[in-house]
Amino acid sequence: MYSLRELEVSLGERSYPIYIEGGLLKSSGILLRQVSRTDKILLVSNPTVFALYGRKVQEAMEKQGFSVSVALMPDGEQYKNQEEAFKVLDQAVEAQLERSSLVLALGGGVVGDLAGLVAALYQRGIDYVQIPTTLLSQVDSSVGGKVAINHPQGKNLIGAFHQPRMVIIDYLTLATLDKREYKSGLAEVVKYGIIHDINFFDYLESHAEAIKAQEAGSLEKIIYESCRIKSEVVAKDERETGLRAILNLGHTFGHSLEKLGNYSRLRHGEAVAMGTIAASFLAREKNYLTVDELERIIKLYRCLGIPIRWPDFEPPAIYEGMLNDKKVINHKLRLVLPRGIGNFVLSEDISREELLAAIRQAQNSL
Ligand SMILES: NC(=O)c1ccc[n+]([C@@H]2O[C@H](COP(=O)([O-])OP(=O)(O)OC[C@H]3O[C@@H](n4cnc5c(N)ncnc54)[C@H](O)[C@@H]3O)[C@@H](O)[C@H]2O)c1
Ligand SMILES: O=C(O)C(=O)C[C@@H](O)[C@H](O)[C@H](O)COP(=O)(O)O
Ligand SMILES: [Zn+2]
Repeated sequence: MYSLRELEVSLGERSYPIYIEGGLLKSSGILLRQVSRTDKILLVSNPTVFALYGRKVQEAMEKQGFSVSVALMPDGEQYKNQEEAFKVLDQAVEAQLERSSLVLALGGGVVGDLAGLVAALYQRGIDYVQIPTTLLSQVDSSVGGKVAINHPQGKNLIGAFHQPRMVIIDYLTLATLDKREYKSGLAEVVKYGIIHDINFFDYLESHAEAIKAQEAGSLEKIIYESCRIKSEVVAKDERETGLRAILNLGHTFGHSLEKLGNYSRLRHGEAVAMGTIAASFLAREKNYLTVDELERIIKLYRCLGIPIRWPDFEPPAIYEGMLNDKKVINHKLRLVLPRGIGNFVLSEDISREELLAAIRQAQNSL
């Protein structure tokens, strides 16, 4: 009934496939056999996801002769931290993982980011495979090899670039996902349209109802196109020396909002959507966007039901948080802004006053 779609992240000897298909979990053991050098796997997940899909994945692995140990981290962004990462590392030691063993991340972006970092650290780096189960992780976090944990001072401050060996996407898992989480994932989907692909933006506008209803055809389309765009960008600039910064649209504001909300008030995608609104106001101020384009962007978030109303955190506190951004050079912020729809500009000349004004505009005008 569903057909298998395949993409490649082309990075020379570190290239890897992305497989997308409804119902793919049951074939995950067979797929993993393509990349595994030994039989030992550490499956990292959380209790919520493991209760839903853990047994199915474990059985698929064991059928192929893998021996599976399980490490569960608590559910929530606030646990993407040093303490939990080291607990999982302890479990890797206890399971006597070898250099040739494999970490399997089953869950959303929180599990994927932390498990990927564990794989990057254990014995100086072992292989891992991503099985993302949220929309956000299927369209973004499972691809590209950014792995990290948060620090009390800022998002993803402790991390590495460590590419997975394979990404296995079964979008039927989204049937059990909370609507709020689904919409959070849509925010990263909209990002690709704004910064890179006007045709994709048009598609999102004209299929908003089908997307909101999670119709299989539109799910497959938005996941495939998002992974395609992200793969192309990562293949050109793996370590974010230039182009890859476009994937950070809205994140400089968004990460600060997530931190001020103690990593629990806002979902990542919600913060990114709010950040993109501020970036769009700024782009309008600088004449990179017309009024019509700005309105189209705001309307698309609304049509998809993505919340964009900002929390009333103090603008100076938001600004302070933005200074932890990884794009900062010599204490100066650099920001990705939309340039029309489907294009971008990396702006280096934005003053503190301009940023505070954009934050106030986003807080007061929606
Ligand atoms: N590495 C990257 O390139 C990258 C890109 C984007 C985001 N991220 C990171 O990803 C994280 C956000 O990921 P997320 O939005 O997936 O959040 P998440 O991992 O917290 O998952 C959201 C919630 O959904 C639950 N869940 C997961 N799959 C489910 C399913 N199929 N059915 C029911 N419930 C399910 C989880 O247990 C959790 O409660 C953030 O930490 C963000 O920084 C990383
Ligand atoms: O893959 C990337 O590059 C991204 O920036 C994707 C973002 O959606 C993601 O949230 C990423 O984790 C942010 O990275 P950071 O370097 O700003 O921590
Ligand atoms: Zn993001």
